Order: sequence, then structure tokens, then C-alpha cells
Amino acid sequence: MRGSSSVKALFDDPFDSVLKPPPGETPEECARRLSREEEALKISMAIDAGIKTERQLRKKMRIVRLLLLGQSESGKSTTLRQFQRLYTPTAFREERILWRNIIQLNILRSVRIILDALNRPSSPQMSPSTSPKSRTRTLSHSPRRRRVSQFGGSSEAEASPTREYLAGRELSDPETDSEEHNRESHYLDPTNLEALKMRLLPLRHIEALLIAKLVPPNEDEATQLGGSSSHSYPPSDPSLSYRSQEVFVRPGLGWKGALARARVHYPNSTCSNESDESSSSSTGRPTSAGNTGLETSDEPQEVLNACRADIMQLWADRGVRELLHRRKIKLEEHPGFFLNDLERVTSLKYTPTDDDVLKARLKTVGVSEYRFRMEVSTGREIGADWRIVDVGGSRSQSWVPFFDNVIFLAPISGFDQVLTEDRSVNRLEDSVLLWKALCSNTLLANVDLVLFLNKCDILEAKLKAGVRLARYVRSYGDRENDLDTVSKYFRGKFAAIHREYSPNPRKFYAFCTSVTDTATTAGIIASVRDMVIRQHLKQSKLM
Ligand SMILES: Nc1nc2c(ncn2[C@@H]2O[C@H](COP(=O)(O)OP(=O)(O)OP(=O)(O)O)[C@@H](O)[C@H]2O)c(=O)[nH]1
Ligand SMILES: [Mg+2]
Repeated sequence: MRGSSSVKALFDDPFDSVLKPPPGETPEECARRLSREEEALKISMAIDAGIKTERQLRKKMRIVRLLLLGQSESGKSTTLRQFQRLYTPTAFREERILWRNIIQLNILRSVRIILDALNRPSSPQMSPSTSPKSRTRTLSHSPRRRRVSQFGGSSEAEASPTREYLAGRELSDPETDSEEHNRESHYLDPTNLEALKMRLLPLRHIEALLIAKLVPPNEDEATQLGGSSSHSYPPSDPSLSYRSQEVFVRPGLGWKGALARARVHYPNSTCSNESDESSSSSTGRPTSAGNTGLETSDEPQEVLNACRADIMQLWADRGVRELLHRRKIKLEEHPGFFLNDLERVTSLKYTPTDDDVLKARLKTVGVSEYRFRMEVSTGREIGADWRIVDVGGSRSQSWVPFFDNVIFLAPISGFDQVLTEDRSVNRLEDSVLLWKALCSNTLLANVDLVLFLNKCDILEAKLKAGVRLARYVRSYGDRENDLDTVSKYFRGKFAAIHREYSPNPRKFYAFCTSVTDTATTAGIIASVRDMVIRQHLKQSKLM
């Protein structure tokens, strides 16, 4: 069968009929035809040569592949944004407006944390009625649990949380009392507090609206509410599970596109006062209705603007500050904290600045690759095409093993904090373990590692506020408790691990960074870029 079909194929060659000379061709016609064919062949060969040259050029222009690693909240996506800001400034500027929705979500999260603290009874050991300081002089406290709505709306307005709030009036705390803040702040009257909480109910609707806007329809799993962050260490109160969920995106779903396109229709848009914990995030999630939605695209900003005075009053309230302090909730240290910028960020004409975009928090889950060609000339043409891979931080080490360069981010300010995903693990300890695993990875044996000892600004603020590193890192001993000494100490420790665990001797670059700071980070990123390009040139044997 096979033989007969191949013989048949020879006779049926479609080229035969097309290429054979036309019947009755004269010698002159034949000469003209051959000349035309020769010309066509020359053109075809020129095109082939062009393609070959272009291929060779592309081969020469190596693609820079850079991997960002580090635990969740270490600053990987922020570092990526810094690259974008520096080397694709036009795209970065154009996308700034899309971050407004993320910043709105960040504000809503902060407000939710405060309201949850107000609505939620504390654990017995944290309550003022049982804390040693207050045992003799506060109101009695019932730890009975109640159902509360996400944004206020307590069904038992006079239950224990309000009492705890009131109890704060009778307590004095040296840390909060001495602050300048106390001169201006005062305690809200309980009735006013309840009224304020009610006025903030529309925020619940707005949060659901924004989540729907962020995620296209039918992709419910793409954006979820994850755990809380920035718990103090050691975890003194296991019941401190205030609802501080966080929105996160999976890569490749184009959340920016979704934000740019979506108008949202919320079927039951009245703000109910029912106490349903799950209503805003999952079951009550509004559905996107493309551009036919009822809401204006600016509705979240309008609502935030209308609630601005109330949010400011809530945040300035002395009772709230004391309650948060007792619960060890350091809101200012949470990523995406904008409550001190409310006047500006809730104005109707607000457009995020570069700094706002870097400060905003949007958790990444999974592995996302950002491809770009540097808009800004680097002085060398080679290595203009970059692929930066941002591995959504988790403690799992499922990162892609083959990369030319790796930046590892260790947020050294986390020495007194625990991980969001495992509250029994200290953040610094986790970073050290990840670094050790990275250094000893044989697949990355020939890759030079870059270490960013990140969040140095937060570290400095902590040290200046009197938090002693030696309390958490015993080996630190009685060295000076200042940024310079502490960062040198950390650098030495990380360098020693690198030396000990690297399969082969290799170079090691360490920088103390605050990647939200544009001025200092620009220089560091330029050095990293040059270093990465140099390495590629070396690998291409061009140097
Ligand atoms: N103050 C300060 N904030 C920082 C610094 N680096 C990052 N942040 C903030 O910390 C938060 C977390 O940073 P991300 O870049 O989202 O962290 P990530 O490593 O990508 O985290 P995942 O997406 O969970 O893996 C953001 O709100 C940043 O603005 C820093 O050096 N200083
Ligand atoms: Mg990220």
C-alpha cells in the first residue's frame, strides 16, 4: 500500500505542472522566462540572507533572565516596580492610575482592621480587665463571641469590645500618652462611635465592588482573601485573629486589564446592616457586568471621599489607638498603609504618585514573568531584553531552578515579626533558611547571587523606637543598637552562610535597601543592572 501511494505521489507532484515550460514556448520566450526566474532567485536569496543575519543578531543579543526570590512581603514585586519605573518609565506612568484601586483596597483593609478590633472581643489575657495593669481598675469584661459585620454593624453594640474601648479611658499607657498625638486626639463618645461605624458601612460594599473589578468574571479563585500580616513576635495572643484578609492576584490574569476595562454592577447594592461575616468577600461578591454596570467607575473614590472625615476621626481617636496598641496591632507597619495620607489619597482627583505605587500592597501568588525592553538607554545595546521573574512569596521552594541571575530579598526589619502563613515562624529565621537553601542549590551553583537586606527604613525606625535586636537575636550581644551596626552584623551573617553553603566559590553582592525609596534604590538597581549585563557579556565571550 505504502509503495503504490508514494509512486502515485511522484506523478501527482503539484510543482511539475506549475514549473514545466508552457507548451509551444519560442526560444525568445524561453530566454525571457529564464531571466525572470534568475531575478526571482536573486531576490529570494537576498531575503534568506536578511533573515539569517537577523537570526544571528538575535542570537547575539542575549536575553537577561533575572529571578526575584524571598518570603512573602519581602519586597519582590516592589523591586520589580522599581525596574519598571526606571527602565520603562512611560509604561509605568501610564499604569499609575490603575494602582488607585489597589490603594483604595489598602485603605479599606486598614479601616476593616480597626473596625474588627472594635467589634471583636479580645482574648482574656489581652483584655484590659485581665491585664496586670488594669486588673483592679476597669470594667468587667465578657469574652463572649458575637457575629459582627465586616464594617461595623455590631449586633450587640454594648457588648465587650465597646467596653474594652471604654476601658481604655481609664488606662494610661506611657507609650501612647506621651505622644504629641494625645494633645489633639480625644475619645469618641460610645453613641458617636456606633453612629460612625454605621456611616462606614458603605465601605463594605465598595470593597466587594473593587474585588469584582480586579478579577474578571468566572475567575473567582484568582483573587482571594488571604491571611493577615505583621503580627508581632513572639505571637503572644493566639486568638488575635482579627479579620485582616488581603487580596491577592495570580499571575497571567491581567488584573491591570481587568481594572482598566471593568465597570461593576452590584445586584443588591443597598448597604445592609446584617451581621454576616462572609457577605462581602465571597458569597456576596458582586458580578462584573462589563461596561453596562450601574456604578460609575469612580464610585469607590467617591465613597471614600464621602467617608474621609469619619475615617480620619476613627484613626485619630485616642481610644482606637490604645485599643490597637493593647492588641499589638501596628497598623503603621502593615504594608499598604495610607491612613496618614487620607486627605490626599481620598481626594476626587487623586492620581497615585510613583511613591504611592511603590508603597501599595498587592500580594502575588504563583510565578509571574515580566518581559520588557529597556526604554532607557543603558549605554550598551546587548542585553536590552529582560525577563524578570517574580515568585509570589511563600515558604515553598517551587521556584524555577534555571536562571542567569538571582536577587534574594531578606526583609531584615522582620526580626520581631512572624510569618503570615505560619505564625509559629519568625520572619528573620525564615529568610535565613531560604537563603541557606538558595546558596546550597546545585542548580544555581554558577549563578552569582545578589542579596537585598531590605526594609532598612523600617528596621531603623524600630531601632530608634527602642526595640532591641539582642532581645530577638541573642548572638547579637551588647553591640550598638543602631542601623549601621545592625546591618553590618546581618551582612556578615548572610555572607558567612553564602561562603559555607555555596557548592563552588562565587561572587556575592549585598546591598542594604529600602526598595520603596526611589532615590536610594535607583543607584542600587543601576549597579545590579550593570553587573547583570557584565555577566552576560562575559558568558557570551564578548569580554
Ligand atoms: N517601608 C518599606 N516598605 C517596603 C519595602 N519593601 C517593600 N515594602 C512594602 O511591603 C509590601 C510588600 O511588598 P511586596 O513587594 O508586595 O512583597 P512581595 O515580596 O512581592 O510579596 P508577595 O507578593 O506576597 O510574595 C508593599 O506594601 C511594599 O510597599 C521597604 O524597603 N520599606
Ligand atoms: Mg509580590
